[in-house]
Amino acid sequence: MTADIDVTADMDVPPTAPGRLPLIGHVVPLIKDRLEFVERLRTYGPIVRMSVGPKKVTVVNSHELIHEMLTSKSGSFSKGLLGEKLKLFGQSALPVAEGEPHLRRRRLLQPAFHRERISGYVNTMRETVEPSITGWREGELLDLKTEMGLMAQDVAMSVLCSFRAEQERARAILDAVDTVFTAAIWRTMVPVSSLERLPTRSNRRLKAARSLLRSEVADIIAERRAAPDAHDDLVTLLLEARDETGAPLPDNEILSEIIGLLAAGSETTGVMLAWLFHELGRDPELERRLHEEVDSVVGEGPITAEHVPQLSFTRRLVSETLRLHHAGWLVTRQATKPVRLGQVSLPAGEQVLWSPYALHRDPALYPDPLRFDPDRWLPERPQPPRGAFIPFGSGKRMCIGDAFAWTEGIVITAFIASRWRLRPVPGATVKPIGLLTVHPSDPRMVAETRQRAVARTAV
Ligand code: HEM
Repeated sequence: MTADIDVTADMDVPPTAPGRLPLIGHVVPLIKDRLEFVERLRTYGPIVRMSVGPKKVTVVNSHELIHEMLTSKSGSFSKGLLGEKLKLFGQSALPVAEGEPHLRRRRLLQPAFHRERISGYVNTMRETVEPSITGWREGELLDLKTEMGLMAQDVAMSVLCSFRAEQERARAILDAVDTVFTAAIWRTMVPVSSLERLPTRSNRRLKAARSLLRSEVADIIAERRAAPDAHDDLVTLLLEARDETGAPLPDNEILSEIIGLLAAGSETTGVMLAWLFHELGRDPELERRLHEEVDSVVGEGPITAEHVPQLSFTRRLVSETLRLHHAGWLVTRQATKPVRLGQVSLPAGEQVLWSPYALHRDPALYPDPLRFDPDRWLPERPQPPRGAFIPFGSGKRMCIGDAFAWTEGIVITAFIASRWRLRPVPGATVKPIGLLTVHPSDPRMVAETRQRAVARTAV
């Protein structure tokens, strides 16, 4: 019997989570305190059901069942509600494509994300972020969510598209991506399609954001068509691609693909860096160890690809940030045929979700889960079971940019640490806020040069 037809009539249905209200189901906690809610759902068992209005949604909490859904049983699932709503970025882009078109697109883009290729990107990554990092002023109040989001977006644009937007344009693109993403998340949480068609202020903003993104990226494509041999990057792969009939990709597909990659790679990486520096700002000992490593490995010179594998503490900081502060509180799937997961059977059409944020904070998988402890990733310490740490997902829909994001995270962290300490704003309380990603409620930090910091500590 195959995994996909392993369904019998007497399988259990998932238990329903407490707190369901007539008509609206669990919409209130989902809107008001969604991060606490997804963590609470985890305590009700390996699989539970919740309702969003009349829609039933199955929440998979157990790491084994999440792994099974994403890998051996992935053929029974599509990307689900969030995938549908993310089509706002474009119908055919890799993150939302399904089936054979998804596989073809993944094969086409893969060469730009090969591990060997990534180490060749380190110099461009460093040169791209250098003006931002060296441009900070002593005592400057930085909004890390925006600063880091812009850096991540600039890196994706310059590495993958050989394109540098000037500051104002880059900000407009970042804001537009944010607007589209936010609309997609709201539409996933409150899936009432009639609301999506009303001429409300947010729907008008969404329309404007989508057309800004399309016209900005259309300009990049036009420039590249005008000078086709100038670069060898992801845009080249897209422009040179031919289908089985020898036809090139239509422009709107190339556009969607680039927008999809900017969207998938900027906010996630930016938020990760904002949390990492938030944790360093709270713990001078961790910060001291980072400085010690960066000073001894990189020294005075520029960071290069050879340094990256030697920055093992920096890598552990990135791992621990991806665990404790994962940007994703909601990832969706939909059963495309009847499928069994653990003790329950899901009918075709069932909406399913899992939460990397809740999974990575599970006390059954991580001792003292709310403690930020990069040393839990030391090889001599017991490691979490397989499938318990999946910041980039798993299986055929796993993040194509995982090695890119690891390298970028390490390079930017080390670069900033070689010059700056980012200090918390006195009196600020920082909490996780879950909307399109889980970001810090107050992302502001104060830039202080390392020399000044050393002088102050010595007094
Ligand atoms: C810390 C940074 C990042 C995190 C935490 C992250 C996380 C994820 C996760 C969890 C998925 C799987 C979603 C699912 O299973 O439905 C995903 C998919 C994806 N990510 Fe990332 N990502 C990051 C950075 C990037 C970067 C830098 C890029 C590209 C420049 C990127 C491009 C993509 C794409 C294209 C997909 C869709 C892959 C497919 O469906 O085949 N991501 N990411």
